[in-house]
Amino acid sequence: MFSAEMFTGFGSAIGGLVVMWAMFQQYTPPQLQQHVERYTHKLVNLFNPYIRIVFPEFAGEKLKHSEVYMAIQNYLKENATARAKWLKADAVRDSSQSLILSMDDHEEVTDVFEGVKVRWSSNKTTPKNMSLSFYPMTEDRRFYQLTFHQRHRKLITESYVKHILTEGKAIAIKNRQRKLYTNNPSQNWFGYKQTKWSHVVFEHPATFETLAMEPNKKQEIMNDLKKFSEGKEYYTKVGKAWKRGYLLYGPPGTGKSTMIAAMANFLNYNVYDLELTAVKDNTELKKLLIETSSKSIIVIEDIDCSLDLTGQRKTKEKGEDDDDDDENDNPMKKMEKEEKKGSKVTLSGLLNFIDGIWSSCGGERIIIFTTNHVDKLDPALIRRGRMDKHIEMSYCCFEAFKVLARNYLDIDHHPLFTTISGLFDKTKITPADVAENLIPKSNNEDPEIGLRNLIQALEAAEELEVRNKAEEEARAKAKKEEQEKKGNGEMEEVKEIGKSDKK
Ligand SMILES: Nc1ncnc2c1ncn2[C@@H]1O[C@H](COP(=O)(O)OP(=O)(O)OP(=O)(O)O)[C@@H](O)[C@H]1O
Repeated sequence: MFSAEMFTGFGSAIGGLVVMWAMFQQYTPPQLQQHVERYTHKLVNLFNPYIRIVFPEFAGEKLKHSEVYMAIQNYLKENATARAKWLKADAVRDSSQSLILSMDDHEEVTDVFEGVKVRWSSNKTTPKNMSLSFYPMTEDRRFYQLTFHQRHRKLITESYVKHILTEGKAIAIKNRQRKLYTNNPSQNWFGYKQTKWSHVVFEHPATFETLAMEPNKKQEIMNDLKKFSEGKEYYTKVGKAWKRGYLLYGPPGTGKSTMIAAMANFLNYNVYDLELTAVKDNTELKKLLIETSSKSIIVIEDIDCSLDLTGQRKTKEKGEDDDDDDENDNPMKKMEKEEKKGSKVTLSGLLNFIDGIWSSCGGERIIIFTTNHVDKLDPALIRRGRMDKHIEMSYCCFEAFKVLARNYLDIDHHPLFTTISGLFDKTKITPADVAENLIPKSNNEDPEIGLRNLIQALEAAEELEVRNKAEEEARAKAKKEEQEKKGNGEMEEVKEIGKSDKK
């Protein structure tokens, strides 16, 4: 059907056109080139029933990453990548090493919305004069192009594009790789020391489901967090910065750190673990906090040990003397104090930051303080409004134990539960200790072994408590007797003095 002459003729026609195009570009003035291109475009469009919309990667005067482009990218990754043939492997999403695949350049996919078919293509252009390009990070200018028939103009421009943006943003939140930031001191080239955030992927497995706590209390905290995270309009209406402070207090091993991880997983927030002793002064504190992103939890653990925040309101004689005594006995305390001296963060600096620095940052943030000694904290630091919710993390109760039994032993009921419930009423044990006893020592271990270990531990704790109480009572009784004896002696002395006065 097609003869060799035909192919030859076609080839030379194409070749001729290419040569003409090259000559046109080289010898025609740029203004004329633009005119010709514009009219050719118009001519083609006259017969083309398809509409194209271009979404560039960078937008605005500052050439920032376009949010719209990012949303489209997320949407296409999730919805259309399966149909694309040329894929690009971007990065790993988490430590499970799964690749994120997206459409490669010049690849095209179709999508269907309310029965209407549209075409997406991923394209790039390279600026002609690279030396004059101010484009950040990348040399190429990428863009997505959406093509659809003109009879669907209204549906696509009004509903479909909106749908893509909403979906794309939701996907970004869902797939957000959360991070755990810590502030570390570093030295720059000029020997100037400063603290900077560095991060690792946050992968703590704790959730509210696995957190051992009284169910009502747990539910109350979850409701509070949900209300906060959905409260943008409320905070705007009342004119408050969108932040909430939580104070977690209780003995070691009651789950304060576990609770923070569960909160972060529940809200899908990043965590900033702020080590106050590594912060040089209030200015550096302010800088670090401004650098935190929205949707984050800022944690200061063991706030009572972090800085001498409480000491500032102590009376000088008492506060200083006490510390000095401690120091002589305890070298660790001495080191701690030396460390604190290196930081000039003050109570007022910290209060300022809790109160309002974020107003200018926008976005929601939660701040959490933890302490084992709530009574040691300055009331100004933890008053409501700053620390909005005080949560006591206390010893394990029977309801909390049931959660741990489910976590570690995969059981909801057992005949030994009754004995354990009775022992919880009589003694105190932390969830950490309960967990330690329940953890199976080998695969397929009979759950009863863990339960019996726990019963032993509870009985030992009860015995210790009874012994301690008896010793305490004996000490109090001895002290009282001594005081009474002393009091009687003084009375005798007064009588003797009275007698000699009369003589
Ligand atoms: N309420 C809890 N629910 C589930 N596990 C818990 C709970 N409390 C403690 N644990 C277990 O005990 C370990 C220690 O708990 P965690 O570090 O959260 O306690 P903490 O109160 O922060 O202690 P510290 O005051 O010493 O920092 C955790 O790894 C967890 O396995």
